[in-house]
Amino acid sequence: MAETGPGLRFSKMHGAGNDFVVLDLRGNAPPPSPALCRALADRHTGVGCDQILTVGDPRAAGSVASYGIWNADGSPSGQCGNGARCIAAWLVRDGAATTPSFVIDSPAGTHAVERDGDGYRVAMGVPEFEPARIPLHGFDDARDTYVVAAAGAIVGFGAVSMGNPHAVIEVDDVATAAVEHQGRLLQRSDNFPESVNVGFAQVESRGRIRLRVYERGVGETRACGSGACAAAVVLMRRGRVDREVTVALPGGELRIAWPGDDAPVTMAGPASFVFEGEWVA
Ligand SMILES: N[C@@H](CCC[C@H](N)C(=O)O)C(=O)O
Repeated sequence: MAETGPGLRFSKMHGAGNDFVVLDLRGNAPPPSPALCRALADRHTGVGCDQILTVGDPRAAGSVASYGIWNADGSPSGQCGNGARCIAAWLVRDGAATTPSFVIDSPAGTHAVERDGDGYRVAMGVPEFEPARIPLHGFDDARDTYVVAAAGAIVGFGAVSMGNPHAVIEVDDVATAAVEHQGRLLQRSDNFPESVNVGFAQVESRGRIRLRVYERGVGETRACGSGACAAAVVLMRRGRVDREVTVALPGGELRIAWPGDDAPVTMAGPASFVFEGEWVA
């Protein structure tokens, strides 16, 4: 794949408003450089997206394809829930996935996916609450709520890894939450050596959460699939919501289920194609 000049074809997609540039790198094409990711993601001079997703050859036995995830700032991530659904839709359209359910390889591991109405359901893996696995410094044992001082402010949050790090702050009203301010505070905190995606969750009922997410490497996005899983499991562990919930994000709704503590979380939601293009910059 050439990084400049004609020939870099892409698909623009989104899942609940979390938008992606998808590149086909099968056949051992090299990954995009951080500079190319930033150029593609730029909303004024590029295509514009929250993440770049790359489709690669399968790694695990039985999987249809692997995929990589890069944030708009060029940093890599291990997990992207909305991206997993878009990759599934892309592979079905491509013809690489031909069965109603199939397996794809993310950097965090394999995910079983299946058709769910107009969208897809993805097995997102078993959440990890041990601080060392997130990673969250300053705590030895998993807690429902952590309290830290960040830039002089006291912040209480839940924390979990869904293959990428998440902090979840429960708020009374997501509309008035200090998403950018508190998101940045936690992302810069020494407690999160790999930074963190910060979710602001409002419990509307036992079956419905409102959520805004300040994503690592991007800023606030219209939806974050792994963030929806993180908010749901943190609130489920606290007994605040049922084991199956709707998570309403600014860009759309996702259904999250977590049947038991050792079970994988499943996430269901839409995946949409926007347009096809060729990068010539
Ligand atoms: N939007 C994604 C998460 C993308 C990666 C994240 N910003 C990170 O750095 O971990 C999702 O839908 O999960």
